[in-house]
Amino acid sequence: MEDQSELAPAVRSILSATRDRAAEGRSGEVAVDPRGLRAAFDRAEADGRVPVIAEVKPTSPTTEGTREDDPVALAEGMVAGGAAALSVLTEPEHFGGSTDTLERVREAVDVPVLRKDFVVAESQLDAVESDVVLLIARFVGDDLPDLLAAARDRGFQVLVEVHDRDELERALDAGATTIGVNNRDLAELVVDLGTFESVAPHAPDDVTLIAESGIGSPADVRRMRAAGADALLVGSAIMDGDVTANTRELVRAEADAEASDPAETDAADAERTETTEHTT
Ligand SMILES: O=P(O)(O)OC[C@@H](O)[C@@H](O)c1c[nH]c2ccccc12
Repeated sequence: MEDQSELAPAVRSILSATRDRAAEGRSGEVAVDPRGLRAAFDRAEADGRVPVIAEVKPTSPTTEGTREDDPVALAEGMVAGGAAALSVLTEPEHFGGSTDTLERVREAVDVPVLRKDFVVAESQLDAVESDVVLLIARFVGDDLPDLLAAARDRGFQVLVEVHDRDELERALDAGATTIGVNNRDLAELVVDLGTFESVAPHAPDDVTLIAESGIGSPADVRRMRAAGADALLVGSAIMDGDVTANTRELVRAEADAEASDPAETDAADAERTETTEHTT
């Protein structure tokens, strides 16, 4: 584990709460029969949809207020909007999530569901079944290979989250095949889409690469796809307002751009990229 004093206070608090939860696992190991994530992405592509993992995130340290709607209704709305997969926060104290919510969502939909939490100990893997589980390279440190193996033994697919090139190398050394690059810096909690652009070129082609965080518009979707994203993980921009319409807009970002004049879209995207760089 890295020096935690570098992390934002909210993140440090999440991690200590996580350790208190570490012993809570149910008795016995879960055995998951997972819905394939890669297959779900392929189905979306075949259908002309950008593969989007839509995230049910009632609140977060960087969001104001809490969304009180039924998470199952939100999840169904995201799938109706074309989400290839879902992500469900199970961290209770800072994100308003729960393992019970994840169970209910997974029962209600037929797309793969990612469990979004701060897993740092093997026992936490047994808290609930999901199709994919997240391991954050920065937080699990040297335990990454062991936790990856423990998760796979239980049947989980594993998304390993990285934030820089060094963590990417560690994820690859550990044998990760699905890697997410988080555009949000966990030390400052600021978002920079340039993070994915700088890390992605160093990942081998056979890795499934996911751009995470800070994707808010169809132009952002195209920007991440141009940089090599196989799929995108989007929370806040979908949770803010009509989740079905928001999901649909992002999922259709490429199809809609093709339908209009591609040269015009490129020029507009380039201009927008310049302006967002000043504001984020
Ligand atoms: O709301 P955003 O900016 O679209 O981000 C979604 C997701 O990437 C973000 O919630 C996230 C990425 N990695 C995490 C780890 C834990 C909790 C949350 C996250």
